[in-house]
Amino acid sequence: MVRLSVNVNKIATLRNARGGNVPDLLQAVRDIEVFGAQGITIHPRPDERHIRYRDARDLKSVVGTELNIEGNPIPAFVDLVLEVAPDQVTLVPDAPDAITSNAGWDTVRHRDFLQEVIGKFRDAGIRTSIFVDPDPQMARAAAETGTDRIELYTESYATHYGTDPEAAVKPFRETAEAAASVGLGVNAGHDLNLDNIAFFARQVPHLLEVSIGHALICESLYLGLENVIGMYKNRLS
Ligand SMILES: CC(=O)[C@@H](O)[C@H](O)COP(=O)(O)O
Ligand SMILES: NCC(=O)COP(=O)(O)O
Repeated sequence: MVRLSVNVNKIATLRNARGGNVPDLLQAVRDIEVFGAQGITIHPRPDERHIRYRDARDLKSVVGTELNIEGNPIPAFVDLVLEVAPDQVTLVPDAPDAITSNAGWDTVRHRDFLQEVIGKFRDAGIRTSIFVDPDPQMARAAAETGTDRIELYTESYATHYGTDPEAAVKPFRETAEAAASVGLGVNAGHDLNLDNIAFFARQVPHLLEVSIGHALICESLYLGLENVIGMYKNRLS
């Protein structure tokens, strides 16, 4: 079964809107794991617009499943991840002012940089994943960085799923096969939702984990967090 890692960035967005601690992120994470999540993902951005560096430190002792910290490996992020030592770190090449993650790594051009950063995390016993576009060449080249896994950047799948599901998923199937052929694990995320997740999980081989946040939290406004997590788990089983 593909593991569901719930990205809780948007719970932190709501909390920060009033400057207090409502909703309580730590309690929400405890509840989300009780509801069936198999991992928790956070993305502490440089401006701390939602997840704060302090949240990452606090969640280390709260998360009982797996903690996945995502981000661009700027020095402060690297130091935070080495301090917190999550189960997994996912490296994302997004700009500090990006409204959201919007590109995968060029694993050919940035091989040496990624090798250096990934080496630090592996030496600390942290599983590594790098965010890549659905491009088999990028997946094959990712193996030379020393990463354990890739994370397929699924925005293009979500965008085109409604008009041509087969065409939308094809590059992801090909990239997952390429990753497996060079010994890499396969994660996926970004803009996955209750409508598009089941087809993706059926069609993409070797998939180990999906991380889902924005849509899941929005869907929970109408359907309830416990119910929605159960719905995702059913679609992934
Ligand atoms: C890497 C990725 O696509 C998401 O994990 C990202 O963390 C979403 O970030 P926002 O919640 O800030 O849109
Ligand atoms: N890595 C993707 C993630 O954690 C959540 O992305 P989204 O579901 O908020 O688009």
